[in-house]
Amino acid sequence: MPHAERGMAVGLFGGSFNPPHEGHLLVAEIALRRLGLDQLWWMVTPGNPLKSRLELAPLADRLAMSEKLVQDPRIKITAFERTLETSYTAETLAFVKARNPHVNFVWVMGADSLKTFHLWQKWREILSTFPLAVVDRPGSTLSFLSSPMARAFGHARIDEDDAGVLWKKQAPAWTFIHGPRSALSSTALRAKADSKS
Ligand SMILES: Nc1ncnc2c1ncn2[C@@H]1O[C@H](COP(=O)(O)OP(=O)(O)OP(=O)(O)O)[C@@H](O)[C@H]1O
Ligand SMILES: O=C(O)c1ccc[n+]([C@@H]2O[C@H](COP(=O)([O-])O)[C@@H](O)[C@H]2O)c1
Repeated sequence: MPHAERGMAVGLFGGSFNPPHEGHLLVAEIALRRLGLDQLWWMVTPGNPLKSRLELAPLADRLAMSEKLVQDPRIKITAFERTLETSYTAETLAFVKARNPHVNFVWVMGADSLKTFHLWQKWREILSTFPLAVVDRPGSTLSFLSSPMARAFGHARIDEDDAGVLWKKQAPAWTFIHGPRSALSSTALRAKADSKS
């Protein structure tokens, strides 16, 4: 697990990164800037519990590709969930918080994940423990209004103009960040690679 100093604001950005792409990088940079973060942990998951692992590249490959793509020293690439032997974010977050009680964490994800967030294990607990930042993605712009999570926790959404203080907020608190968008996806990149081979 990366090291963070007491009092820092740290974004946690989990993903399959199968493969990583510029869209991920855009989310990471938007989160660092708009949320006023000191660091962002790019957490390569052993496997999303809601996705098939049939097409999933080995963790070591996804880690190596992420390291090649990311140049910003504030972004820390890690796969520590492998040693926790869990793919469930709620378990990861409980562990991270117990190890870093004086660090301010924010969970960061793209808007497509907001649509299915209510299917995650202990999603209400996650939201009641950690502030959450959602970054817009083509095809999912209205998820901040229509998703089951947004409906259930609409009262906890803060204006994106206040995104810079989200890390200080008592959970539940979340925001939806608009800005430059990328239409890139790992699925499209895998399909392109398959068509060439
Ligand atoms: N172009 C993008 N714009 C905004 N968020 C994105 C974008 N691509 C990925 N994300 C977000 O990054 C995180 C990791 O995504 P993931 O690694 O699953 O990439 P993906 O492109 O969505 O992959 P796949 O197509 O295999 O589902 C998720 O929170 C996802 O919402
Ligand atoms: O904990 C869950 O139930 C859960 C369900 C779906 C996704 N996640 C996490 O969400 C992050 C994004 O996953 P992905 O595949 O969309 O890149 C990654 O860290 C996953 O482990 C977590």
